[in-house]
Amino acid sequence: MPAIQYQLHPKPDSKDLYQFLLRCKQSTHQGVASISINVEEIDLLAVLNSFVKPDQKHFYFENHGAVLAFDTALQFEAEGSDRFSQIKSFIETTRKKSYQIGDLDSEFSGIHFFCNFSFFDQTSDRLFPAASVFVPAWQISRNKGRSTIVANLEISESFDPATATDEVLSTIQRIRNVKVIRLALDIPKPFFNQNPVSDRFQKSVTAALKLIQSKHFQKIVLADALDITSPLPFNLVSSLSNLRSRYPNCYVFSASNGKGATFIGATPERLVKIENDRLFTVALAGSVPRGKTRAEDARLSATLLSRQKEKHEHQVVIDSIAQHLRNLGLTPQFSPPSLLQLPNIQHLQTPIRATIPSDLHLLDAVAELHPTPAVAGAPKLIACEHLKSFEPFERSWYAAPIGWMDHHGNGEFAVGIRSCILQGNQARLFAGAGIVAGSDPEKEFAEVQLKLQALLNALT
Ligand SMILES: C=C(O[C@@H]1C=C(C(=O)O)C=C[C@H]1O)C(=O)O
Repeated sequence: MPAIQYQLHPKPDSKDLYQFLLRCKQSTHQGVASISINVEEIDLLAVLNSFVKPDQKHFYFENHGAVLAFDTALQFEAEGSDRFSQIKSFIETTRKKSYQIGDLDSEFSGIHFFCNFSFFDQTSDRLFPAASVFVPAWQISRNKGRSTIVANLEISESFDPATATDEVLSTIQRIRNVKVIRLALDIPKPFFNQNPVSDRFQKSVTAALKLIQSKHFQKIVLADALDITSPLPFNLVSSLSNLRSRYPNCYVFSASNGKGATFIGATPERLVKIENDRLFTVALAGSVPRGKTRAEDARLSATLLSRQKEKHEHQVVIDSIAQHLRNLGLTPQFSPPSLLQLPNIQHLQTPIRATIPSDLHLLDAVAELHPTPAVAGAPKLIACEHLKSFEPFERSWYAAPIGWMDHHGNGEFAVGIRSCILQGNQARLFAGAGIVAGSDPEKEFAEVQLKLQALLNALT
């Protein structure tokens, strides 16, 4: 990617910035100029709370560090079986016509691409497209007590370097002036369940078990959707703040469509991360609740590690991920299975990694791995076909890839489980459970309820 060398640090200088934007205008048509500056730590939720407008798209993603992207410089949507490669082409075309300046050495500096996908390659959901990517006008990250602000500008015919220089510098200043917010842990409001009480989920599990017995498939992950109405609109920022403090070892995310609907959640599941020549993924399947006492917790953990049904459910996921990595020409390496303990539930996890060639694109890895049998079943295509008949709702962005890629080709995608859609005072919550031979419909129902309840408790 072309880089035009000017120093902007420590204080962005309007003359240098103007010269850079002028050169961008002279050398590109419809490219992007990207300006990065390292600053003191910024409270990202405070910016989301007071700076981002409801009609602006945003994307928030937090794991160890955090990033908030908002407003759109460039965007692209796709659907159909080639949606991942369409998004990849958009990213590659944009990368080639982007110019960067400033502090390009920190983790979230330079141009980034923020992506969302739906579970299936077509969706009838009018709120969230089957595949979408955007280059934000603004991006702010936070890591180890520092922040980086990135401004991205589309260089169109009418682009005016002088006006853009003033606007970038004044907006950076306004972002730096946003005050830290102190969000008390919010108490959930009274909610009204919209779903009539039904035994649909258990009936689906029983029907799926018959298909497993007759060898139609080995595993299917059935989900349920819970519709909730609140007397007042949901508070996105305090719901996110609750998720962050309750699930510190999860990916906490929020992605809005810029039209009043937001997909938020706290997922424990990484789909794939690429860092230079290394790829990291995980098999996550097999669950039991946390115990109320230490002894009960230890007993439940021991059951999870030793029970045949859980081991089988977990192994199906490992085998499938390994096969998909081999399809990419990679040699998977496995860490020993371990426990991933969340406040309400514990899972079996097996971290998997591989060395990758420099030409393996993150979006190709996402396309190959999604959906894993942890959220769909196995064999994948047969399980996916049956899902549609068992689930009378649109999965939308639930259990689908959500993540980002940077200008070097590095990036990370999580699996959008433990998630919900917020729209005004309406919420739709999603949760699912893996069904294999030996699954008990009542226990699976209880697992889904446990997951839904944990999410509900975080909404305010
Ligand atoms: C599908 C979900 O979770 C998945 C199912 C699991 C299971 O059944 O043991 C465990 C982790 C996830 O891979 C969900 O939470 O919605």
